[in-house]
Amino acid sequence: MSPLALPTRHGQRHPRRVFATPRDLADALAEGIATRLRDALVSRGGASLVVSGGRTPEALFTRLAAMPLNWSAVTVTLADERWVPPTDTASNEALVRRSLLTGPAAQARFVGLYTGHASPEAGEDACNTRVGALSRPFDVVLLGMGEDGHTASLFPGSCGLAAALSPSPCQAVQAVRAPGLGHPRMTLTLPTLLDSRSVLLVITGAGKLRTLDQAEAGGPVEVMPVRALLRQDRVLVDINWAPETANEGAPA
Ligand SMILES: O=C1O[C@H](COP(=O)(O)O)[C@@H](O)[C@H](O)[C@H]1O
Repeated sequence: MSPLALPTRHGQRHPRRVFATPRDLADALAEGIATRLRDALVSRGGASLVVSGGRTPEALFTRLAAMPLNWSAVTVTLADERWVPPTDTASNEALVRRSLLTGPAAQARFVGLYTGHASPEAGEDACNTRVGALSRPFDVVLLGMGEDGHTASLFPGSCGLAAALSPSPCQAVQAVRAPGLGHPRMTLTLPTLLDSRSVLLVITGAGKLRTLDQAEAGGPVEVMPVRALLRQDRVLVDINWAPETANEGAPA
């Protein structure tokens, strides 16, 4: 693990940790998240965890689910969701129910983003009410990133992106659509994601590392929305990377 760092707009550093394998990353992050949730339970009697979907966090979820803590006082919600019911294999809720909310962790309170309305636009008000009712700041927000520089469902060139990135949105969530995106989405807005005591960005593979380096090097936020996460000064983002295969190695 090597401590590298990225500068934010005001020169703060986002710490970057590099792990030898995805397994090492999953183990360390599960321990780290469990510690943060336990600290919150001791300090405030309850804890909150916002998680992303996609392929990357599944191993981490499985390890986290096995962590001993008072899950019945933990609220879990999603950073984003494809507008499909939880019975659909594309559903982030389905992933979380299958891999995180199992065993002792099944006692956690889960608040999903999918409301059953015909479209995310139609469900936006109900979802806003749901997410707006959650206690904030969150304790942990866990984010992933795509090779196109999206994070949560803040996609390059998407309809709804400007509103979702606005520093003073009136909404906790935003419906999102983009050509070629497949399912329309619901995403927590950037200020909602940043309203957290800790934010973790988890990525694997050489391609995503290149994207992260490109994002950090500068350029428009609309082209790589993850830049908005890296450039803000509200909360440090713990960046965690591991190679996907042994021959990708760690960056020099
Ligand atoms: O579409 C999504 O993509 C990102 C990254 O997913 P991954 O499969 O490349 O790990 C994810 O963080 C987000 O929650 C998801 O909806």
